[in-house]
Amino acid sequence: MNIELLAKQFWEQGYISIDGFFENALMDNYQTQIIEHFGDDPEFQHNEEFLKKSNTDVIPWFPQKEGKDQFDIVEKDQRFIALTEAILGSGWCSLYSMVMFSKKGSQGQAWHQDCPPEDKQQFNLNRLVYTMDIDENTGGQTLVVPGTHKGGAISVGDVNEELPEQCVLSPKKGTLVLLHGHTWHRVLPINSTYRVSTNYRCCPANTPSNITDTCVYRNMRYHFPTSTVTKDRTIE
Ligand SMILES: O=C(O)CCC(=O)C(=O)O
Ligand SMILES: [Fe+2]
Repeated sequence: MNIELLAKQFWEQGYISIDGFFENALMDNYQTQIIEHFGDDPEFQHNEEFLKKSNTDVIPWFPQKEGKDQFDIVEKDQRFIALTEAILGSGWCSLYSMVMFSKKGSQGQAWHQDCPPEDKQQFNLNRLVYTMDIDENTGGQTLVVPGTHKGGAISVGDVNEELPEQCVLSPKKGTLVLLHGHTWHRVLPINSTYRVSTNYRCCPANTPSNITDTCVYRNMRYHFPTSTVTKDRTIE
């Protein structure tokens, strides 16, 4: 693994995807714990307005907050730490690990940026670990628009528009995707029984720990802690 080259690619494209980063046994262990936690029919947690406007239905779970120690293994992986450091520099810090679960028939996630992009120094880094294969049969592929981490706020428009520059990521069990929080991204609708991804979010030095409180969609800015639309972008 050429860490410097990967970091360079990350800063050019706003993301990188590395297949086979984690071994199958660890991924199977994570997947088993995740499915045990969610069961077959987890309740949905966002309010109506968010659902209707953002076209996003994902149920989050924070396993490390519940003392699930196995989830520390990824966080302590030396290659994982070295790659993070090469991208963010010294003084970076972990935010939280969040499992995202979506059921069959879920719309996935609309185009968004995880945090406001006005200040280029302030962003979250998504470190996405995939514990199952995601492809055109399962649905739920992750779409990204390369280079958009450099360009400010996502354009106003159709929340699920097919964008000519979009790239489709089909991560496999064990794939690591590093994705800049300002890079435009979206998740396609889910056809399989469920879709799971686990995000070890972190941020560079001097970034507030509430950096991901506000998410930027093509139609609004949404503040998660208060479940409110802080800006309606359809009238911008
Ligand atoms: O689950 C994914 O592939 C991406 C989810 C996402 O939007 C994020 O982690 O910020
Ligand atoms: Fe996101």
